[in-house]
Amino acid sequence: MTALGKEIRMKRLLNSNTEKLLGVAVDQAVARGVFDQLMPIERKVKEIVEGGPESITMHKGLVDSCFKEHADKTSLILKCSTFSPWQPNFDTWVTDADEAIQLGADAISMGCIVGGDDQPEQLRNLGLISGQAYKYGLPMIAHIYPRGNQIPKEEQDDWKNVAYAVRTGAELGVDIVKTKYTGDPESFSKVVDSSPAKVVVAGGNIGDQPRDYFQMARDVIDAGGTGITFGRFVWNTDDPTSIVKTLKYVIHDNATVNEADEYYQELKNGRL
Ligand SMILES: O=C(CO)COP(=O)(O)O
Repeated sequence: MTALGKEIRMKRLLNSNTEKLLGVAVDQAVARGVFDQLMPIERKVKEIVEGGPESITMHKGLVDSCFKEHADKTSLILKCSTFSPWQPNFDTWVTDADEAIQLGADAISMGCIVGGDDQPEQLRNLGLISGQAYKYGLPMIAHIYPRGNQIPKEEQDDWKNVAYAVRTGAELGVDIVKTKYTGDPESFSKVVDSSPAKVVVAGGNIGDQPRDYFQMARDVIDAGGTGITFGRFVWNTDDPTSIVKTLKYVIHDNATVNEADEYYQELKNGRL
């Protein structure tokens, strides 16, 4: 029956028409520090939800104050691990699937950095929690990146390293693997092809031009990816509602980057 539970929750997670995912993550204060734009977090989450994402990823302590009132509008991915500003390449457990079930989560996620000295421990954690997810019928998501200390910085974007990360997640029981974009749809389609799991991308920090992120979302869909789970690009702006609506237009309505740009300007200027 756990396969049935997972199937049902997966339907809540993905857009029912396109089966794509537009997720937003607000789990980063613990990992990266307290950005001005993450305060007050209740208001920020409300603005994000108004845009209509399929899911929102957060830590357990925010569920009561930030997710509960939106539970009928979007789905909850409970983040079960975190890195920190002082140890950016090691994700440690902070909760598990039991608590996710208690909190009404639709899915769980765990971070995992491959290519470093502590890869064995992080893979062990991912394998263990994906087993818990399977037991409870929870979709399992991994935020998995090839940025361990054994991989030179200039090789961390290589599609083969990204594909290694994604494939590793899939082989350890992850349903949706979130990783970094490789910079062009050709190489990213090889990443997608390397994994039996669904592949989505994080936004990262590629600048402050919305168009670049609309392009990334467009490319990921064109390359066969399942969508995005963006963090900073969405919440680190004054108007996350318009950003989310525009990303929806790209991911679910197949808008081109030019169409998305125009739509975003119209939304921001209050003309839509
Ligand atoms: O999922 C994410 C963080 O958990 C994505 O974050 P960024 O888009 O800021 O890279």
